[in-house]
Amino acid sequence: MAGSGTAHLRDGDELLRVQDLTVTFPAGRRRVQAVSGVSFDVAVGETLGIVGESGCGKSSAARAIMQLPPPTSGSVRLAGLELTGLHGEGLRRTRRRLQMIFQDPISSLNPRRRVRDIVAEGPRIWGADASRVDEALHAVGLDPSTTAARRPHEFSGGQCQRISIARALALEPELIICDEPVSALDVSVQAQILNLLEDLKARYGLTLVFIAHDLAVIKNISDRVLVMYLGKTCELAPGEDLVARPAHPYTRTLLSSVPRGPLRLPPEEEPPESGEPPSPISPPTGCRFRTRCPRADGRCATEEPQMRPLAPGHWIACHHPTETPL
Ligand SMILES: Nc1ncnc2c1ncn2[C@@H]1O[C@H](COP(=O)(O)OP(=O)(O)OP(=O)(O)O)[C@@H](O)[C@H]1O
Repeated sequence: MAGSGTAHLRDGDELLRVQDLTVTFPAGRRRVQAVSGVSFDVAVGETLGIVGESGCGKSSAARAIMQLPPPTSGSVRLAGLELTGLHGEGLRRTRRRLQMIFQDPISSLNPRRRVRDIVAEGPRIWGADASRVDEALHAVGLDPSTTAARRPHEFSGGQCQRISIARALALEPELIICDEPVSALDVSVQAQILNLLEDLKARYGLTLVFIAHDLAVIKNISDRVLVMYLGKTCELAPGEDLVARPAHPYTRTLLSSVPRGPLRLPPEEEPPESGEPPSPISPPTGCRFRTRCPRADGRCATEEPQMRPLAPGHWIACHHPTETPL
């Protein structure tokens, strides 16, 4: 059902290329630097995880990729098509190819509409086959005969997230951006929704960008994981590699704070007590993590580290990476 627009692309070909993505918001006379020069790509059939603590710019980056609103600057290419600068019909046609699933499934569904109408809205706008609605509901594990005529408030949070996923699937998107899709759900339901997304990805050859603040959630579902801190990228690696050999001091801090994980930082790597992130209105010079980093020195204050390869497929933006496993 999904991915028909990428018929000319094969698994592993580049589907999404984000270059130098920058998003700022007005804050009085200054600007919040929510996303500052972020670059990455996503291959057809891949799941890219994006992780970082609250406020690091994950949602702003996701919305900028969707052009909701477009980024302040930078480039977003979908299967080679530049999305920034598209308007009117061109932008509308492209929107169908990119879908987003949000953190709060209940408030993202119109409470006055029936499930059938919610899922059918996209195909209806596009003049697509209405039988896709039933297929999409079946695909997410909902029986259309008992669910299609009901309204969102009659469902649990997990079921509402299934309806959101069906709504996205019905449009046969090439890429789905999942913005913290399980954070608002009970732990037992989280696993069900994660399993469902994995099943759908395999069945329909979906490409996913999966955003979370919890590495524990993201590491199993992602082929590669991108770590963000205060609007910048810190580290990018295959999920297993990132967990086994986290090299950026921030990634190591994130991993050691996973509640269910056995990972512990050695004392010399513990961040200083005043470990709150600085404001994105006036981020630190040089490396943005330096004010919380136990390895920071003078160079980190003056020279911004750029993403560079550390090992095959493993990239890092740090002057002093730690190459020992946790
Ligand atoms: N519309 C806006 N106007 C002003 N500032 C904003 C706006 N949207 C986001 N921000 C700010 O931009 C920064 C990045 O926010 P964003 O929501 O993208 O981060 P996030 O990593 O997705 O966080 P969370 O997990 O809490 O959603 C934050 O400092 C936030 O306060």
